[in-house]
Amino acid sequence: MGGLTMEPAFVQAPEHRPKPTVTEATGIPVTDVDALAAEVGAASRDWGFFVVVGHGVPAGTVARATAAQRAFFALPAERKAAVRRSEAEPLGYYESEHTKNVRDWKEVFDLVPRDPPPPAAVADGEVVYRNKWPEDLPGFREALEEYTNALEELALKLLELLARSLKLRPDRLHGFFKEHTSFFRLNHYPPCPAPEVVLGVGRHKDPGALTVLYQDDVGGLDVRRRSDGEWVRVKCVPNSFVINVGDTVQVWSDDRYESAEHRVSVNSEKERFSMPYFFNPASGAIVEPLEEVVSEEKKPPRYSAYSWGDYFSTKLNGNFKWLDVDNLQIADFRKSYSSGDVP
Ligand SMILES: O=C(O)CCC(=O)C(=O)O
Ligand SMILES: [Fe+2]
Repeated sequence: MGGLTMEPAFVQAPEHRPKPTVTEATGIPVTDVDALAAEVGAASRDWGFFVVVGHGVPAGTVARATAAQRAFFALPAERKAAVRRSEAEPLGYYESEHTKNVRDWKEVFDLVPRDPPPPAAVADGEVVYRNKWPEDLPGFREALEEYTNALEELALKLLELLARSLKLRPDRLHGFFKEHTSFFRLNHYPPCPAPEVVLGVGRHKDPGALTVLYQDDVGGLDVRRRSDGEWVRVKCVPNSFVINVGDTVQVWSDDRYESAEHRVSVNSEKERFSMPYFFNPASGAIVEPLEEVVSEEKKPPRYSAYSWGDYFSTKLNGNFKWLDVDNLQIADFRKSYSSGDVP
């Protein structure tokens, strides 16, 4: 049989010979990678939010970034003002952001993970996205660059799970992120004397694909629960990241996943720090419901296609106040014939 002929050389010693019946091992676990993706899918559908642990971002990388964040916000006001953002150069420090025309109780520092190449010439009134680094703050830039590199890797892993959860090829969404327009923000919410009438960030949705947020143990991020519209607090889990899917994922998934409304409450005793990494597509990406998702639904797509770059720059309104403007929303691309069957 198969070229083999039975001969004495094959014969095992009696103690090594198999018993005629063998017990089946019941303890060996069966792991299904798709089960993890399914969990991500269910969370994205029911909440638009989930919390990840075991994410692979080294604790030292996070610790260096949070130390850099605290050191920066502890600087005297005039040193922070030295890297303040302007209309022409909207990255850097800012303490007067508004969400829906009400001022947020916070100060921020914005940067892009990779400096885009400097334009050969800047036309009058053209906005320049160049990072501003504070002087004499040793290790600040290095710590944040190390952190954003790690976060890019994590965001790509999460993107893969999201694709799997929609029954797509794991790398199906990666092409949208070559030269991505992600940006990174440091938030500082000082103690507030009137937390019952003030918010750290007013209610909003994030426009991009995924937000990967690191928060300290103070708490304050509130999500609008889909089932009853109630505002509920996201629990602080040590060494975790809070993930929320943005409007882009809502459109790709043709409303299977929800970009949930959220806000930040402040408190009178403790300052709070958080660091959102906004993972956004490339500016040339065309955003529309994915054809695989749509064909499975056997219904026309709920949104028409739009360009991420145009959409984002309109939202930024030349002023980086993207949380502020309601001038353009994904709802504007929602097709009217389907408006009756969506919440
Ligand atoms: O600080 C937080 O917990 C969330 C901040 C946020 O939602 C944002 O900056 O878009
Ligand atoms: Fe947000």
